[in-house]
Amino acid sequence: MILELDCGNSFIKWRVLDLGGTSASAEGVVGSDLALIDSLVALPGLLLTHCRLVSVRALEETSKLVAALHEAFGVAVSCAAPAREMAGVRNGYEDFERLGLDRWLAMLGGFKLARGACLVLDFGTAATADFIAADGEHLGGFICPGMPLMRNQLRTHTRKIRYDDAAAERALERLSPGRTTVEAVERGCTLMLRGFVMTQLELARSYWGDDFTVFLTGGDADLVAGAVPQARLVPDLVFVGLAMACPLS
Ligand SMILES: Nc1ncnc2c1ncn2[C@@H]1O[C@H](COP(=O)(O)OP(=O)(O)O)[C@@H](O)[C@H]1O
Ligand SMILES: CC(C)(COP(=O)(O)O)[C@@H](O)C(=O)NCCC(=O)O
Ligand SMILES: [K+]
Repeated sequence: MILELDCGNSFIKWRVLDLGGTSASAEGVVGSDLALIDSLVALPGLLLTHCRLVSVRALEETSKLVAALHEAFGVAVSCAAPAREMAGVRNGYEDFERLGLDRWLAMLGGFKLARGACLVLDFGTAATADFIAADGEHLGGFICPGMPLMRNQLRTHTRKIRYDDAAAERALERLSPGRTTVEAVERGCTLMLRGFVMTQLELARSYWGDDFTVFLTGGDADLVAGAVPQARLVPDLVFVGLAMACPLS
């Protein structure tokens, strides 16, 4: 069985694949290394033969997780590394090693699935956009605060914006102007994300007309999906790229 991990700034997304690498037998989202190990230990009949991982965390933090996985399951961990070029995609950063690895893998996955120009939008802690032309050239991208950062900035830098998660979830059932603080903030930030999406679409159209594929991924992709019916919602896009960057040896 293969363990796949996507270590973002807020959460670790994990899944276990059978050796063929086709179907996920288990998956989850956890907030810490410890919670990850606990979730895995609780799986009946888990026999890991391989593990691959992508991380945007500090090297030291990632090394700690790799060591913990080795200790708990005796498995060697293959970590995605930056590359100037892979699978027909050319990294467009001046310093290719500085491009976030989650962005890079989502780009590889998107270009593989689209077989043409694509716009990859990822909604996690940060919201990111990346433009890949039909010839595989990465034109670059944009990084903005995502939903968790926007809402937390409002909560921490104002005196009177306070509400709980349950209220936040209820507030997003509609996007009409808010009549409570929680509605006003949650809907306002959602509309900011949608505005971000619209701007990226406009730019992509200016480059490629209608001849491109839009991918939505990341934990908050659902918040914008309704505004881009033509987009492909691919929650596991980073994992598609991870399998390309870390093939089983
Ligand atoms: N099962 C889940 N657990 C935690 N967060 C989730 C879950 N499903 C969706 N989310 C949303 O995903 C967002 C985090 O997205 P994610 O792509 O995991 O970020 P990152 O990669 O930066 O850690 C949170 O704002 C949260 O609203
Ligand atoms: C832009 C990001 C913070 C997004 O991280 P995420 O929201 O997925 O946790 C991450 O890809 C990153 O740290 N990138 C390095 C900076 C860059 O891509 O330019
Ligand atoms: K991410």
